[in-house]
Amino acid sequence: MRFGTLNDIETNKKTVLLRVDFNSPIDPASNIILDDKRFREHAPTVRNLSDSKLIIATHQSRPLKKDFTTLKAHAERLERLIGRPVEYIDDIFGRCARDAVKRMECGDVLMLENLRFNAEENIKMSPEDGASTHLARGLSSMADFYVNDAFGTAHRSQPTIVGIPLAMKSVAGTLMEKEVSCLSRVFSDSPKPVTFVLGGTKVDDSLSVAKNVLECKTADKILIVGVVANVFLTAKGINIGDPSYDLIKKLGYSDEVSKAAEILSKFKDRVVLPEYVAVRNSDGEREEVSVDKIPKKSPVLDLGIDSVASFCDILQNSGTVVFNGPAGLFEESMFSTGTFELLKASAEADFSVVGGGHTAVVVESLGINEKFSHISTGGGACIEFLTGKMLPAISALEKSWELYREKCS
Ligand SMILES: Nc1ncnc2c1ncn2[C@@H]1O[C@H](COP(=O)(O)OP(=O)(O)OP(=O)(O)O)[C@@H](O)[C@H]1O
Ligand SMILES: O=C(O)[C@H](O)COP(=O)(O)O
Repeated sequence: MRFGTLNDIETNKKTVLLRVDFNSPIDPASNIILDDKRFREHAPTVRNLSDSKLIIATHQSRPLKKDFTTLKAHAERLERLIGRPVEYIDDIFGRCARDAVKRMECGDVLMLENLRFNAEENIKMSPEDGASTHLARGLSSMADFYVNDAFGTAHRSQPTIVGIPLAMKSVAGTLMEKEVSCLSRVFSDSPKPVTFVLGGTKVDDSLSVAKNVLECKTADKILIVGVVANVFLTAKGINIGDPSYDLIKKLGYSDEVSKAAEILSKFKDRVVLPEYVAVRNSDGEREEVSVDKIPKKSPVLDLGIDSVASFCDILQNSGTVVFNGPAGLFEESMFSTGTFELLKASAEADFSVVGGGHTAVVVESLGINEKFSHISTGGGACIEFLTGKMLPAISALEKSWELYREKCS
């Protein structure tokens, strides 16, 4: 890695500004945090900084969304998790925040207000512009070191992600380091053969990942499931039925069919499509059909049992599995078989990685999270990483390391 980590800075008695991504599902009516996975994942970094005066900054949601809210509940949740007081302040870098920082002693933890309450944090900008924002200048003046642990936001070019690292000594936190090293391993020394499972509804992202990992020979095979499979089946000339085709149109993915066709023509032997699917029939029941017999009026909602078996066989013979996006409408138990069985088989691989929020939730609900080598906290960030793009947060940390390396110890 070409950026600094916590091992490279001496934080004892120093003031550290830590950027995390505590953006979590919240019940807008009660403000209760529904899933604290990201809190649990950032906890090691917080613990590693217990000898410092620790200022924590995060965002929650975006302006105009129902779960765009203050961070009192986030401070309370973190406090419970780390077993130490976390003071919440409803300010970001104004006088109240600065006074609170001045009062801090070693071991204190302060949580600032939702960063996206500040307009500048909602604008995509260059690192140079980011560094010159009031937000980046105000925040960087409050601390000795900046630690970016927010892998979930690593794909956003926003002031706290790309600007602050230009303005001050910055390193990656424990979670950022773990995400980058685990996801990078997929591209380099992962056990062979490497199989990707691409499913869910984000067809455009899945096609970009597929193209990248097939072209650069990262993936030996790609198993296509979920709505992504319906697009590939259409590209192959198979009639997937009106409801499934309507869903593709509704999601805005009609143009992706030709891109899927191109991938199929180039990499036919390495892209595996379902031969059997499960549909909801006119009685509302699950019905197994082969893909050349999909009824005109029945939606395709899961992988068929015979294809589940053949896909599991490939997964059981894989050294590495990267799983992104469910195989069907798993929220309905009738259509959860494909997702559940494929995940269970993937968990047995020597090196297994899960990306995508929905998929991570299923893994936890099945109680097999410990069996996976890595479950990414990133949705968009994980996908962009797998498409081979350099994430803005990482390039900013690298730049910061170049600029401030000498001054870090
Ligand atoms: N054949 C299908 N028809 C309709 N919906 C499907 C089908 N297959 C999967 N889904 C739906 O896809 C959704 C998840 O897809 P998505 O691409 O968002 O997954 P993810 O990447 O794990 O999650 P996130 O977007 O939270 O990161 C689920 O709600 C699931 O029901
Ligand atoms: O959950 C995420 O993907 C990150 O917190 C980034 O949030 P955003 O998509 O609102 O920028």
